[in-house]
Amino acid sequence: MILDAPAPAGYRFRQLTADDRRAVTHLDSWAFPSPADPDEIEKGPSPLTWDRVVGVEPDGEAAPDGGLAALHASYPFSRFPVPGGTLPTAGLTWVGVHPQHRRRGIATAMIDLHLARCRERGEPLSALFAAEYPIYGRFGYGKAADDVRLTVPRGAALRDVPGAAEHTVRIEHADRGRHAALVDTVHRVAGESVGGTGINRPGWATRESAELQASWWRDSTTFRGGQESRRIVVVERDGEPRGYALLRRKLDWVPTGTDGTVNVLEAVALDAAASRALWGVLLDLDLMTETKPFILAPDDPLLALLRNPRAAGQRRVDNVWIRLVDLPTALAGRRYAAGIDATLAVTDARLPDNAGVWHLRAAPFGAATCERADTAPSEADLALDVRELGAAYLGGTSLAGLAAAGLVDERVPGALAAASTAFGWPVAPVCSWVF
Ligand SMILES: CC(=O)SCCNC(=O)CCNC(=O)[C@H](O)C(C)(C)COP(=O)(O)OP(=O)(O)OC[C@H]1O[C@@H](n2cnc3c(N)ncnc32)[C@H](O)[C@@H]1OP(=O)(O)O
Repeated sequence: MILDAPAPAGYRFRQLTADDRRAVTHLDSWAFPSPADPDEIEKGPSPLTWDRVVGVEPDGEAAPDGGLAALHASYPFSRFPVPGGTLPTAGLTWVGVHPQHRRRGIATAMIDLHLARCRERGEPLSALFAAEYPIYGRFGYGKAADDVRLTVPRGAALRDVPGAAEHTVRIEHADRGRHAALVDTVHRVAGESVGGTGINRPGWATRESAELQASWWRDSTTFRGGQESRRIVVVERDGEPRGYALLRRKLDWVPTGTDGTVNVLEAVALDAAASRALWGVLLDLDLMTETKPFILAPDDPLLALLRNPRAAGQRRVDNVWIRLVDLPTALAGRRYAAGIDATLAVTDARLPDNAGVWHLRAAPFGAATCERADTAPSEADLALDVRELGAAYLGGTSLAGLAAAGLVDERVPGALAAASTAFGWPVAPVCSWVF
C-alpha cells in the first residue's frame, strides 16, 4: 500500500498496527475530547481494520503517549449502496490531528494519501460523516445525504396500517450473540428493498468488518451518558423478525412526576405494517415523556405515519458525504432514474485524472457507461466540480438546486432538467449509523 506520499515538512507517515492501539487511543482523545479515560477505551474492541490505519509522526524525538501527531483510517465497505447497486467504498474515519500540530497541512496530506490508497485498493468512492461541516468540501467531498432528527411526544398518534396488529413484540436486553444475526439481516434487507418496494436505499452502509461488528455491540457504561444498557425491541410476524429498534431509556424523577427519554439508536422495519407496530411500542413506553430517534431518513415511514409530524420538531442534519475517487467507474456504477445522454465538464483540483469532459449514457434504471469525450469543456452539456458530483451522486441532492446556487453550469439548454431528473432516486439516501 502506498505510504510514500509527501507529508508536510517535519513529519512522516507510518502504517499502524494493532500494537499501536495505545498511541491511537491517546491521539484520538486529543482530537476528540471525551470524559472517557483512554485506558478504559483500550479495554474494549477497536472498530479499526489495522491495515487501513495510518499515523503521522513528527521527525526526531517521539512525543509522549505513543508519539503520534495525527492519524486517519477507513472502514472497508465492499458493498456500499449506490442508486440501484453497490460499489466498493472506503469510509474515511478517525481523521484527527493533535491540537499542537494542527493547521500545518497534515490533514490535507492525509487525505491525499487516503485518496491514493483508495485508488490502489480499487475503491471508486470514499464516504464519510463530517465532524464539522466546513472541513471536507475543499477535498472534493460533497454532502450527499441528510437525516432527520425528531423529538416525538409520548403517545403521539399514528395512522393505522393494516396488518400492524398481527405482529408480536419482544423487548429484551440487546445481546450480540442473540441478536446480531437478526439485526444484520433485517438491516441489510431493509436497505435493499425499502419498505418492500424493491428500491434500494443509497448510503445504507452495513457494518461489514468483524472489527466494526465487535465494536458496535460493545455496551460499556463509560459511553452510556447516564442512560440504561442497550435494549432491543423486535417485531415479528408469523415467527419471523420484520423489524427492530435498538434503544436506551433515561429516566429523571422531577417534582411533577417523571421525565423520561427513549433514545432510539437505530429503528429498521421491512414494511409499513412492521414499521407501525415498532413505532407503536417506541412511542408508548411507561414513565417516558418523549422518544428521540437518532437518525431517520427524510422519507422514513414514521414521518408519514405520525398524524402531527410538525409536533415532533423536525431538524435536518448532514448525513453521508461522498467523494468520487475514480469518476468513470463511479458514474457507470450507479443506475439513473431517467435516461441520460450527456457530457459533463468536471473540475477536480486534487485528482486531475477525474477532470475533463465525460460522456455519461444510461437507460432508465438500466446499465450506464461513462467515457472520456472528445468535446471542449465550453461545449459540454453541464459543467461542475467533483464536489457537486459527489453531492448529487446518491440521488439526494438536485443538480437543478445546485445550478440555482451557481454551482452547476448548464451550457446546453434543457440539459440541466434532464440530468437532474436522471441523477435523482426514488428513495432518499441515508446511513442509519455514524461511522
Ligand atoms: C471523517 C472524519 O474523521 S471527521 C473528523 C475530523 N476531525 C476532527 O474534527 C477532530 C478535530 N480536528 C482536527 O483534528 C483537525 O483540526 C482537522 C483534522 C479537522 C484538520 O487538520 P489540520 O491538519 O489542521 O488541517 P490542514 O492544516 O490540512 O488544513 C487544511 C485546510 O482546512 C482548513 N480547516 C481545517 N480544519 C477545519 C475546520 N475544522 N473547520 C474549517 N476549516 C478547517 C484549514 O484552515 C486549511 O485551510 P486553508 O487550506 O485555506 O489554509
